Amino acid sequence: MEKGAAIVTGGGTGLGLAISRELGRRGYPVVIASRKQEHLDAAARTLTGEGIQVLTAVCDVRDREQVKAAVDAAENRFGRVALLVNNAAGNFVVKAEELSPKGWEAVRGIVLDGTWHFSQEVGKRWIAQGQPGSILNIIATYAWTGAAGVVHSVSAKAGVLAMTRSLAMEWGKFGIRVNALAPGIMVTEDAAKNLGYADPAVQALLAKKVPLRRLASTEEVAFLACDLVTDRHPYVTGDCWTVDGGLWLEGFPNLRRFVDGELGE
Ligand SMILES: CCC/C=C/C(=O)SCCNC(=O)CCNC(=O)[C@H](O)C(C)(C)COP(=O)([O-])OP(=O)([O-])OC[C@H]1O[C@@H](n2cnc3c(N)ncnc32)[C@H](O)[C@@H]1OP(=O)([O-])[O-]
Ligand SMILES: NC(=O)C1=CN([C@@H]2O[C@H](COP(=O)(O)OP(=O)(O)OC[C@H]3O[C@@H](n4cnc5c(N)ncnc54)[C@H](OP(=O)(O)O)[C@@H]3O)[C@@H](O)[C@H]2O)C=CC1
Repeated sequence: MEKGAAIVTGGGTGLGLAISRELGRRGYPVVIASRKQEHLDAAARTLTGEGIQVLTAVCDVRDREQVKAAVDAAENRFGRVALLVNNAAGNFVVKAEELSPKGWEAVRGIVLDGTWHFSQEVGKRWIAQGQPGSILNIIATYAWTGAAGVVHSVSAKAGVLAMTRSLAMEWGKFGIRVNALAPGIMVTEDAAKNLGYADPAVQALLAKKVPLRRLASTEEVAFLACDLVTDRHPYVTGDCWTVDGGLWLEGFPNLRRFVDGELGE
């Protein structure tokens, strides 16, 4: 029987693209949803070339109507949505005392509101259809440790972790699993640029802070993400798995120091 589709927000770049590829390899048609047509088109070309069924949906996760339209398009094309990966994010390093209201709003809107919009949209459909489903929310270990320099993202990711546990409790009886995954530091284009570690020398310093002495690859994070969101672990819900080489045990690096050029040995 044909598998239902997997929606991956931010599926055109970085970790989202790696997750889309791995889900495609595991037989799921994928729906990649984000703001920029050029990100989606480039990713769709690559994935299609690898034999993966792809639908693109231009969608700002902050906009409920665009989210609804993306889920409609997924159902129209593939019949049913089986999986949702809330991976889209926005982030930049900023001194908390200098963060503007719109800067706070942008990051909270993408991370917390966006995750909620997609989760509620697919969740209510699964419940009405009497279908099981699985949601995976990509967070970061600073959701529970805190971190300097990214108070907007930390706060939003912590909200997503609380949302994950709450929805798992509320929707478990409908056969809907909801989990989170906290990756370590990955060198993806926008993250490295916005968070101040595009320079390989800074990456090398960061890697020294990781117990496993290297940064994470999107592929290894994607593999675990797909294990968790698909039916490989059907009794896991409301949990957060960490794949960060042990970094959080050492403490999340102070991101303000990157931009201030103070990251020492
Ligand atoms: C390794 C750690 C873990 C990593 C986790 C990740 O999530 S990595 C994921 C990394 N990937 C991504 O982040 C990918 C997507 N990222 C993006 O699209 C943008 O970076 C975005 C998040 C700002 C949202 O864009 P948008 O079009 O919605 O927003 P906009 O351009 O209209 O700005 C809104 C407000 O924010 C302000 N502001 C912006 N930058 C800075 C700054 N550097 N400094 C200070 N402020 C800044 C800007 O000035 C404005 O406020 P104002 O002046 O009106 O009061
Ligand atoms: N990189 C890292 O070290 C870490 C990353 N993470 C998390 O991993 C996930 C992936 O990050 P990563 O791959 O590194 O970064 P990317 O910047 O590559 O991914 C973010 C994605 O979100 C999409 N996006 C941004 N804003 C919106 C919006 N308003 N609506 C819809 N889509 C949007 C972007 O696409 P578009 O521009 O087309 O909208 C992009 O594809 C994020 O949740 C991030 O917080 C967690 C820990 C560490």
